[in-house]
Amino acid sequence: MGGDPGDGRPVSREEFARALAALGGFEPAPAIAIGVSGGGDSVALVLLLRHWVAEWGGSLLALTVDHGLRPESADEAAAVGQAMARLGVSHRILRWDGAKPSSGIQAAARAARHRLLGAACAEAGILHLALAHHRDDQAETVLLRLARGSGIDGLAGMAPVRADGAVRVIRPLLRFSHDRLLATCRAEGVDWIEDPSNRNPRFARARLRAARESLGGEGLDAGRLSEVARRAGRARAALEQVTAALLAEAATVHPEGWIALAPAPLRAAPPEIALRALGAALAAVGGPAHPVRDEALERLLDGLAEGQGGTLGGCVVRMRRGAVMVAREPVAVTERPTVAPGEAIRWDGRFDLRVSSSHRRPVTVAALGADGWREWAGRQAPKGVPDLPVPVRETLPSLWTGADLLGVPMIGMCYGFDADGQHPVDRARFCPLSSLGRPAFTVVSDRDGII
Ligand SMILES: Nc1ncnc2c1ncn2[C@@H]1O[C@H](COP(=O)(O)OP(=O)(O)OP(=O)(O)O)[C@@H](O)[C@H]1O
Repeated sequence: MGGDPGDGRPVSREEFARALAALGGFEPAPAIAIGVSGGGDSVALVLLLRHWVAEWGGSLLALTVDHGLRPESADEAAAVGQAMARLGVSHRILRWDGAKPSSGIQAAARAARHRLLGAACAEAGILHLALAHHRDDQAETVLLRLARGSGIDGLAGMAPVRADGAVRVIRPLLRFSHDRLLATCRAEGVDWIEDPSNRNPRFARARLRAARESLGGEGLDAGRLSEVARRAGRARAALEQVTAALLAEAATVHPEGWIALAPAPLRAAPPEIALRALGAALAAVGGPAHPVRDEALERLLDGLAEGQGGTLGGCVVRMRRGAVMVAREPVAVTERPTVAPGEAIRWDGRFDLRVSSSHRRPVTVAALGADGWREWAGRQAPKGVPDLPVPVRETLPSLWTGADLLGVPMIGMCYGFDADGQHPVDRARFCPLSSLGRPAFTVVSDRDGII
């Protein structure tokens, strides 16, 4: 089933309808955006979705990202627009502006593309974004992951459905070969553009493609490789289900955002499940953006068994009050430890504060602006969350959590506002203190505005 028995034949409307139905999750007459590079795969996806929408209802918006990496890219994007117009499909060009990195350009372009496509969907109120990855892409993904020593999750390859914020990214073509997609275009007499970067051996995928093509033969058959992905995907779903059951039993989500895991069920679980539970808890508290390598999680679990904590991907994990506590790591990200009296920080509304133990770099009460401190301390109960604009209020619990995890008592937090007292969202200053009146933490922002 991972293979594509109809090699060489165009993909039929029925086959495509089945593939789409297998993804589930469509409302009646859905609006669907399509990432269209203008290559044969994405043009075939447009053709197939166009028929599907004609039969089942809905609307399409083709989106082309102009990465601006080659002089001819703007013309190519415009040509895609003309092709879409001929097909009667709405089209938008999204430009990747701004500085381009000198290395890792493929990865940066991909990240920018996903960001732009997601933003365009959100702007248009579209929930489904269809991409034209196909069976051979999946096979290459599996090979790439094999070469990197991935486990089950990596070998499951690209997910047919993935949530990206409010947008559902769908890949309905994963079971069809590139050849069949080109045949689909040919059958309808529609041209496509060949992307030169697909053949550029500088890039990992292109290198693998070349390797796969040159080796050929049994072992690297694309159908079998995508079958690996399908089997691994099934295994992963089972493991995730068992992990969810363990978390339901063992995890308590604290209102302040950290998670406590009961150690007994964690210890009793098979290591694979315990690792996944810990990884899920880290992700849930806003931890690593990328999947953590197993070895790092293993080290952390081993350390916990011996009563030691550790940090991973911006999070702290340690034994506390008989439970494994998982929380965002309180770390300093600035070299400026002090707050000048009356100094204010700039704040863009998405305030991301971190804290650090900073006894070595003391901040004096005087430097904090004693008035602000006294005013606040007089009004707030210790450990209360001050009545602040929402983004700030969301931030404060992580300060308390940080204090708690580091075992440093905090009794107060000093902050101030502009003279008009209107709680303007772009100016505020903070400073938590220890119970001895000495600063327990330096509060810093990892944005421009630094306390
Ligand atoms: N410039 C683009 N504009 C819009 N959509 C694009 C563009 N490039 C690619 N896509 C979409 O992404 C799909 C996959 O393309 P491609 O394989 O080149 O990218 P990728 O898988 O995201 O990156 P890589 O293959 O390097 O991991 C295309 O079939 C298409 O649906």
